[in-house]
Formats: sequence, structure tokens, C-alpha cells
Amino acid sequence: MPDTDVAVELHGITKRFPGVVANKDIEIVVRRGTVHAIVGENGAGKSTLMKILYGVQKPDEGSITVNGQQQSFSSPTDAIKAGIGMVFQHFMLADNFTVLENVVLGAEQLHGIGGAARQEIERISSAYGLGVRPGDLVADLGVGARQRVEILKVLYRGAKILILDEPTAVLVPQEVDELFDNLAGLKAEGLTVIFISHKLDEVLKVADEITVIRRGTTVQTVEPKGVTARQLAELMVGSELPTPQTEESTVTDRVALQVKDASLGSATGPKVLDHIDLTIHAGEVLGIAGVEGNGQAELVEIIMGMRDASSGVITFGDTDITEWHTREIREAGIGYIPEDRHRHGLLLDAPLWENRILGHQTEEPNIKGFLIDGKDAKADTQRIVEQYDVRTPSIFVTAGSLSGGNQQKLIIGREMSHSPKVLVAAHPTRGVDVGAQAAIWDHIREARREGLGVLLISADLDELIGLSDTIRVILRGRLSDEFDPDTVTAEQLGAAMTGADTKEEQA
Ligand SMILES: Nc1ncnc2c1ncn2[C@@H]1O[C@H](COP(=O)(O)OP(=O)(O)OP(=O)(O)O)[C@@H](O)[C@H]1O
Repeated sequence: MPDTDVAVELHGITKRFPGVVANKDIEIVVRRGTVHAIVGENGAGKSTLMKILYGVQKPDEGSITVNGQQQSFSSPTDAIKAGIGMVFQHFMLADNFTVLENVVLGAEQLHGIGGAARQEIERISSAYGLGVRPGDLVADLGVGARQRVEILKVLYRGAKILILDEPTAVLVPQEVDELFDNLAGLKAEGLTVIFISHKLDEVLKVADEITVIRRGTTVQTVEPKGVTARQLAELMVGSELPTPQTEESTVTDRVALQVKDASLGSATGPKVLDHIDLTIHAGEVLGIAGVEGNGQAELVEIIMGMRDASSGVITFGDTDITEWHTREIREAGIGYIPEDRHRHGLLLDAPLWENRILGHQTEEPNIKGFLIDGKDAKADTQRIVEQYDVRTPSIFVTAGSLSGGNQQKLIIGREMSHSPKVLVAAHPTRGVDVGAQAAIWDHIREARREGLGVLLISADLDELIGLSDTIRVILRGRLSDEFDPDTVTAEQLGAAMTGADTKEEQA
């Protein structure tokens, strides 16, 4: 008799890639009507396991049992038929379509594309408290609402078991609370949620059970009340974590980068950037908090020369770089960690050592005379892999075969290798595990001691508070006054980010 309380059972799952055992003898039992979190370091094998459960990849060994029935998925279609749905970290909604159009796309056979579909969306939305309206244009929705549409989309296709891949990475604290309320709603209706996250305090808040994966193998399943975030992290790493050190301020009065009265118009509505003034000193990390879509991407683009501001001046040290191209800006000593590592940061089909050269084709150690120097670039890639703990079988595998967090470590290692004077870092540790995050912060702090100025854009408020010397909030293209990271709380920042604070500034 199958155990009716068990939604998913993974038994002895093993998956090998060339040079890597991504999953080895995985054992997980997910009880029905629970939130089950999966945690582990970058490259531990979480995504691979979820791809196996969602039918994207086939295990070499082991069995998958869903609702008491053994399954052998050849594709996501099979997994969806078995009642499994996956919400990816990168939303896949078409902006210029309505919620209804996005939800029914590819599932027209279920309830058509008209009134019946609309009714079904409304039914699901109210049953689980998602607050999704079928007629809304996706372009008008904020990040949290888009995520709810993605969740509704898989529910619409009949999912009873939802896999969420780092769902809180892009949310502000208030939205995280809303998501957790939604998950409670799903649970109350007997649905099951499998949740991957690097944010251990959130995991402890929302999960009923937590499975820790270390180097491809399940080490333990624990209940949140029995562990602290630190103990979880130690289970992930397999050893004790060092206690973080507090740092003396290294801010100088030398100006590293300045943006003066910069605006960027929009063809139709209000300005995307509205009279931005900011100064970053050598040795200073200036953190920018904001809900996605409030101008932070455009701010980075005008500084990095990817877009021209409508007005304003940008100076690097004493040099006016307003009109410069991206390549000149990077060569002059501004490092860049892009938000979208797949679009701007890496060539996924190229090996790691070629990615080492990307964006730095004219600099040492990648070039000798006028020629690309493969030998030195390879040696330097090996150094980055070791220094930044990029988990990879070699520097010759493609960047696309690395786990997400390890791709990020490679980009950071590359940018830091050129001893930039300024670093423009958009979400530098998104998708990176807590241990690697601490290591990346250490690298940035070390460079800051040497005079690096950093523009830090992050959705992770703990990161902003932990790493910044000064924090400002961007809302509808305008920058707030300064917040002191030593005294501000995540809730205060969250309120300023959504405009919910009544005060314009904080004492
Ligand atoms: N298609 C692939 N080809 C080769 N190796 C792969 C492939 N997919 C994953 N790997 C390797 O398998 C291991 C596990 O990767 P996986 O993406 O599952 O880790 P993860 O725990 O999800 O990490 P992260 O937290 O960084 O997302 C890594 O060493 C990765 O390089």
C-alpha cells in the first residue's frame, strides 16, 4: 500500500556528468501538504535534482515515486501529467500580454482561451489567495505579482506539487511575507511545495522540513525548530564556519565616481532616472536599495556606457566619461558585475578560460602584443578557480555546465582580477550560497581597503546592510537621502523602497 501522506519519494538518485557526480544516492521523502526546503552549497546538486524530478534530466540510477506511483519521466510534460509544476527563478512571462493570455498559452486544450479559462483563473486565484486578475497586463505588474502569475500558471496545469527555485531572491521583505502567506494557503489545501533557497533564515521560517545536500549527497533532513541558520550552514559545508569580523571604515575623501544631475527620459511616462546625484569615494561601498524596475538597471547602464543619459555628467576620478563606450570605461578601470549573467556576463557555450578573457580582450594576462595569450589566460583562470572556489572539474568545461552560483563566482573573480578602481556590482551574490557570499564580501572588503569604490545594487537587504558604508534607496528613478547601515533595519529599507514610509529621509 502506498503511503498516502507522502507526495514525493526520491530513492538512491545518482546523476553523473563528465568529471562530476552531481547527485549521489539522494534520499528524500516529501510529505504531502508541507513545505520542504532543499539547501546546500553552490554546486551541491540541488538544481540537478529538481531537473530530474521535473523530467528535464534523467537520473543514471534511483527511483522517483510520486503519490505512491513509481515514475520514469522523459520530459517535463510527463512530470506535469503526474502533477508536478516548476516555478523558475527567471520569470517566463510575455510582458505585452495579459495574465490570461500568459496563463493559457500552451494549455489552450484545458479550458480554451475565453470565459471558461478566465473563470478557472479567478477560481484558482481566490482559492489560494493569490490576488491574480486575468485582465491585467503583465507589463504593469510588480515582481511579486508576476511570481504569483507564474505560480498560478502551474496550478492551472493541475500541479499539486510545486517546485520553487529560489523564489525570494528577487523579492523585498514585504513580498517575501506575502509569498509565505501564499505558500501557507497552498499547504492548507493539501498541496506540497519543494523550495530551494540560499536564505537560511527564510528557510527556517517557512519550511516544515529541510533537507541538506552536500557535494551531491543528502546528509540530513531536519525540522526548523531544532536548528539555527548557522548550524544549517555548517551542515551544508561539513565544518564550522568562521565568525564574521567587523570592519573599520575605509572611506576616504577622494572621489572615485560621481554622477551629477543625471536624468533619463521615457518616451511616454515619467522619467526613468530623475536628477540623480551620487558620489562614491575611494574605499567606500555605496549600496542602492530598490524594488526591481525603479531605475537601478538604467543607472548601471548610463554609468557603464550602455545607454546615454538625457542629461547629466558622469566622472571617474577627474575624467568626464559621460560619452565613453562600455569598453573604454572597463579598460579605464571600472569593473562590472552584470545583473543578468547569462546575457551580459558569460558565453555559456565557451570554456571557462575563454570566459576569463571576455570583456578584457585587450588587457593582461589575456594579451601579449596584439595577440590573445591563451596560455597565460588559462593559468590565470586556474588561479581564479582556486582563489574564488569555483567548483568545476576543469577550466575547459563550458561556463553553461557550472552551477549558477559558481558561474557568479567566476564573473566576480574575473572582474576583481583587473584591480578595478570602481566596481559596479548588480546583485553580486545572487544565487550564491552563504559561505561563498561571505568569501565574496571578503574579496570586496579587501579591495575596498586598497581604495576600491563600489556601487552595490542588491535585492538582498542583509547584503546591503552588511557590506555598504552608505545606503540610498531608489524609487521611481529618484534617489533618497542617505541611510546609515549601522542603524537602519531591513523593514525600514523595505518601507522606503515601496514608498510606504511617510518620512522622506531618516535621521
Ligand atoms: N549539464 C551539465 N553538464 C555538466 N555538469 C553539470 C551540468 N549540470 C550541472 N553540472 C554540474 O553538477 C554539479 C551540481 O550542479 P547544480 O546546478 O545541480 O548545483 P546547485 O546545488 O543547484 O548549485 P547553485 O546553488 O549554484 O545553483 C555542479 O558541479 C555542476 O557543475
